[in-house]
Amino acid sequence: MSDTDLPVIALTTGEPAGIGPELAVMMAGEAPPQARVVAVGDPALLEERAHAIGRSVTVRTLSPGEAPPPPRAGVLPVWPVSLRAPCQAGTLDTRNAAYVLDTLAMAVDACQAGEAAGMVTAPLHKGVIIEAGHADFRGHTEYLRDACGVDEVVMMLATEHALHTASPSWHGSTALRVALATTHLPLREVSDAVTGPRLTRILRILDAELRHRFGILSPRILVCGLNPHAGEGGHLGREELDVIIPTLEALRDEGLTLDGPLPADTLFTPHHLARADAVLAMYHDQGLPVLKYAGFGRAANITLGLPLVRTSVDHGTALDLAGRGEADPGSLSAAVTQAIGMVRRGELA
Ligand SMILES: NC(=O)C1=CN([C@@H]2O[C@H](COP(=O)(O)OP(=O)(O)OC[C@H]3O[C@@H](n4cnc5c(N)ncnc54)[C@H](O)[C@@H]3O)[C@@H](O)[C@H]2O)C=CC1
Ligand SMILES: NCC(=O)COP(=O)(O)O
Repeated sequence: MSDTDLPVIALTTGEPAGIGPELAVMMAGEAPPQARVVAVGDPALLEERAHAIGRSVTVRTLSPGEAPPPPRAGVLPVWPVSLRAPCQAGTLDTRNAAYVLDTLAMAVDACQAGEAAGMVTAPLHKGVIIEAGHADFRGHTEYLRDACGVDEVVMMLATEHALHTASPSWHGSTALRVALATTHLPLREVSDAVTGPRLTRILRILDAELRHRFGILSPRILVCGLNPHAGEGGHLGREELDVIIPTLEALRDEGLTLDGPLPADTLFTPHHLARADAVLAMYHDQGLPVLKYAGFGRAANITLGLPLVRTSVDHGTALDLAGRGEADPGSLSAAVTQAIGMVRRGELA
């Protein structure tokens, strides 16, 4: 493949006061990935952040949607979006929430127009977007679901090299993939959200995308219970008996390979994980702490079920580190690598 045939990946640079802009700069300074990565953000902000962290990177402003040149270390092509207000690293400003949303809209448009093969998102700050007046904003995942007009998407975080697989006696896959049945919900709303129809939609998407985007011929998915000890036979909660078990049985009849519901405390042990292609956790903080313990800084957040490829970092805006050049760009690199793999496997399928 010649350099001009490499897929275009639109990298939204996220909350301008966070570490997203400098991560884009850091990535541009390294050996380029097998893609033409184009940042979406304010060129002057990127130049200023490169200067602040002492990186010599040439920011090359393109026209929106213009094909980026072949990748070159030290050059960062940018599809420009203007900040709405001056930005200081580490200090949020509600006036720039619209800027962040503009970068997302531009990347979605580019994917839909065929100008980009996929998008990678640097972290945004959910709170400042909500405070700016977008009361229903929950995150990229839900934003992209609505922007793409689909009913359901699945948040899955994945690391290709999980901590527990480092032992010489490990014989399973080195990857750990954790998908979520519910995403950004207050804990008290989770039980009501774990319904049969939702689990059915989520598991069908997860199974189909593991096949299509990850090349796994017959995915085995481990499903967590919601309650301690997966409900202890109904004595510690009835969601397993009333909702999860009947749903899994119906999906097995469709041909999905599902184990569970398993108690979440022991599901995440090497014995179980060795035979899993993915785990479905019932809620955010049931699954993600395990994934982040096993691979923080090397994991990517992937949205499944979209008509476009979208990956992201495994961390947030890290306002405490912004503008200092101390943030670890490992997860951004993992997110770009995952996006390239998903684009390629999608083309082959
Ligand atoms: N993909 C996205 O857009 C995500 C956005 N967020 C948002 O980020 C904001 C802040 O969230 P927090 O819970 O504080 O999590 P955070 O990930 O921003 O920070 C947690 C801790 O991890 C450290 N950290 C984060 N990224 C790092 C990196 N690349 N290198 C080294 N250290 C790093 C931070 O310094 C901090 O100590 C929230 O608004 C949250 O919703 C959180 C996760 C993902
Ligand atoms: N904990 C993951 C997270 O908050 C990322 O959310 P999203 O912005 O990718 O939807």
